[in-house]
Order: sequence, then structure tokens, then C-alpha cells
Amino acid sequence: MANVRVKICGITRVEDALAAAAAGADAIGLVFYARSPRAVSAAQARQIVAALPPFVTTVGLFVDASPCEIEETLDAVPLDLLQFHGDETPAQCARYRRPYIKALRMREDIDLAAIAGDYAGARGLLLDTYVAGVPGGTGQAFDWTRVPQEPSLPLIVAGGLDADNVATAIAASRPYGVDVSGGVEQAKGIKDAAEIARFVAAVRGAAVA
Ligand SMILES: O=C(O)c1ccccc1NCC(=O)[C@H](O)[C@H](O)COP(=O)(O)O
Repeated sequence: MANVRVKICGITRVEDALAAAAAGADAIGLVFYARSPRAVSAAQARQIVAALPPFVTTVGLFVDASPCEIEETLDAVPLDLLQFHGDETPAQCARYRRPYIKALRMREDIDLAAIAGDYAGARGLLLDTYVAGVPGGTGQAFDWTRVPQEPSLPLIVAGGLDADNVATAIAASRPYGVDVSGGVEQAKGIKDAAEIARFVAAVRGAAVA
């Protein structure tokens, strides 16, 4: 299996972004959703992005944001990839002419093959745990054996991952990438550098097994 990519999501501080980069994370996620305890302002995000070394992908996460809000953020912050984490349609995701991934919550009745067809313009799909009324960052895992093999788009597994369970998640789902937020935190929005390092090391160890 090729190296599994790692995204550390919900970064709110420069020092946490640098810890993710130093640990070898491939991407960091910045949450532009005011109701999240991990929300960042455009000014905060710009400072974080400016501090990063090269080759760390910056992902901007939105939840049913207005086009105006997204355009303003894109003007202010140099983001590499957009992550749509709400009920955005394929057309709404595509309108910014930026590479994007679409987050899907793993309801029992989800038809992933059909949805992947609908979002064929996405660079990948992020599969997160379904919890009613909570768009993301739940800290809860879903059944990783539900992740389809040979998907039409790269799949990123999220939800309740941490350094102790991520190798099992990878073995069960064989994803393109994994995404973590709460599992590497001291408190919501405050990452733990040692846990980030432990998480990335666990992914790297799992990927070569
Ligand atoms: O992290 C949040 O607070 C959040 C709020 C609203 C929508 C999405 C959010 N996070 C999205 C992510 O990509 C998380 O990393 C993903 O949901 C996994 O979170 P966790 O279970 O805490 O690892």
C-alpha cells in the first residue's frame, strides 16, 4: 500500500501547525465555521499559513457557508484545497474553481458509489462519522469495514481517530488518507505536539506494514 496521507484538522495556532509539519503531516485543516470550537478568523488563518514550510497542504473547511463568505476567505488566505463539510451540492462545491474534497457523514443508508458519481469533480471524499445535528469533529468513529475498496475517488477516513486506533482503521479501510482533530488535542482547538507526532508515526508504521 502506498503511504497513507495525514491531515491534522482544526488547527488554530501557529505552534500547532509547525508541530504538524515537523511530525511529517501532509496537510493541515483550518475550520471556517463560526459555530466550531476550532473556528479561525481569516487573519488567524493567514498567519498560520504564512508560518508553514513548503509542501504542507493547507485545507480550508466550510460548512454551508455563503459564496460571499467563501470568496472573502479565499481572497484573504492562500488555501490549497477546499473541504466542504455541509450539504453543499456538487455545483456549489465547483463554483470556486479550486480543488476540493467533499465530506460525507456515514449514515447507515448512504450510497457511496452514487455520491462519488455525483461529486466526480472532487479530488477526494472525506468519510466522517454520522452524529445527528453535528456536522463534524465528533470524536466518534464509524465502522471502518464500511469503507469501499476500489473507490472511484480517493477516500479519507475521519472520525474518532487517535494514535492508538489509527493503524487498525487503516488495516480495515485501506484509505488514501486519514484525518484527525480531537484525537490529537489537549482541549478543543489546542493540539498536543506529542500526540500529533505519535499519530503521524502510527500512520507511517501502519502504511508500511
Ligand atoms: O472540527 C470541528 O469542530 C468541525 C466542526 C464542523 C464541521 C467539521 C469539523 N471538523 C471536520 C474535520 O475534518 C475533523 O477532523 C473530522 O470531523 C474528525 O474529527 P475528530 O472526530 O475530532 O477527529
